Amino acid sequence: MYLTAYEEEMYDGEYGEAVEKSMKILVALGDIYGAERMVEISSAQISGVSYKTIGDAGLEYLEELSKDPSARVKVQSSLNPAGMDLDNWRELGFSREFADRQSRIIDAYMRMDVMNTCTCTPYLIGNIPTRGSHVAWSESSAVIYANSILGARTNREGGPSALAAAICGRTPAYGYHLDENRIANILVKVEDSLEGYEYGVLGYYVGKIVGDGVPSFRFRGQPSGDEFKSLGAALASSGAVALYYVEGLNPAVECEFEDRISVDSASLEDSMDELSTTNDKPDLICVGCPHCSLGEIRLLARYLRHRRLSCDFWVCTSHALKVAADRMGYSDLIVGSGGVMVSDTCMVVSPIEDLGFDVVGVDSAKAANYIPSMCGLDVVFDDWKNLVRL
Ligand SMILES: C/C(=C\C(=O)O)CCOP(=O)(O)O
Ligand code: SF4
Repeated sequence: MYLTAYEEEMYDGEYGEAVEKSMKILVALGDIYGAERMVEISSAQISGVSYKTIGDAGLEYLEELSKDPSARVKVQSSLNPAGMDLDNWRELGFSREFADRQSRIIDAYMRMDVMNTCTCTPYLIGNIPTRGSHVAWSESSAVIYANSILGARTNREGGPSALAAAICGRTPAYGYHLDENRIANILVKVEDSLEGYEYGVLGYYVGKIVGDGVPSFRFRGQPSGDEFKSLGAALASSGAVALYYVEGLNPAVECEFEDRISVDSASLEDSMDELSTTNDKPDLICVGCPHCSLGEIRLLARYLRHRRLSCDFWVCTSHALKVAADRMGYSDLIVGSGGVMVSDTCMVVSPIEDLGFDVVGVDSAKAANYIPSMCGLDVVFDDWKNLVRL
């Protein structure tokens, strides 16, 4: 693979051990995937933050790496959700032992100058790549949003490769960085108008059919940004989709359709049923997978203002948007109805299985798909308005 003189120097250790180690990871990846060169990246989004998912091995790797003064990111880099709310972990019932280890992970990333914004929707709080720019993002819902809605270019990075890319400011040019892998190859005609959580069901259904293909959607009407967030998260979790198009939204899409499918509300019914594992009443309802936008929090607050919730209720979002929701009075309305604003974490990467819950109600197809395996709990999947009425 071709390296510029500067990249060679990084590879040869002239800028320190962590840079050398990172460049070697990137070159090895490039060799595996047949990259011919590196591209400069403008930002990174790094997963592998929760102590629940990376454990002691991950913690030790990050602490060791961060001790090296050359382990400093060269581009704006932000963290995926951690395993707990960094401020309110005690109130939510997390153990001190978990909190101590989680804090050490965050400290290690901060030593490397990675922003502890801890969200899977960094594009809602200022990490917004421009169309055509190359980035190294890793949380799959953020990756698909960056590729599809923002028009940036990223592969589905793992946490360590996104961090290596951030430290070198480079990523190998293969996969979704190249035009030839960004061609739409399956047309998906959506025959009925959908709303809200139904876009997650659509993503779950289509993801299973297209695998790692590049679908192009023809909708009746234009989904909202929040609906694209749900659609993409589900597409990336039931399949391995990292890029989709929407007719009328993306400029001049190149298409070579090998297949065409039609989807209507009836075709989604089985998927809708599959996403629940029980009919029992949830003892915890969680919204915000991917993390809630301020607009979603506003709708929740308006709906809940004169209601009293009958079970625990988490609104998962970034710390930045929680602060905005506090200022708008939305948090007070949610808390007043019996809910909690939960920042920095989510229902999948936090150890909710250790907090005494058995059945989780979610409006996210991605969360419904992951909670049984990642938390070992039962799930009820429905629209959040139906869940809070249960
Ligand atoms: C559900 C997760 C990732 C994805 O779909 O990409 C969890 C990510 O967990 P990390 O703790 O950030 O690896
Ligand atoms: S909220 Fe959902 S999309 Fe975000 S990190 Fe958790 S599982 Fe991934």
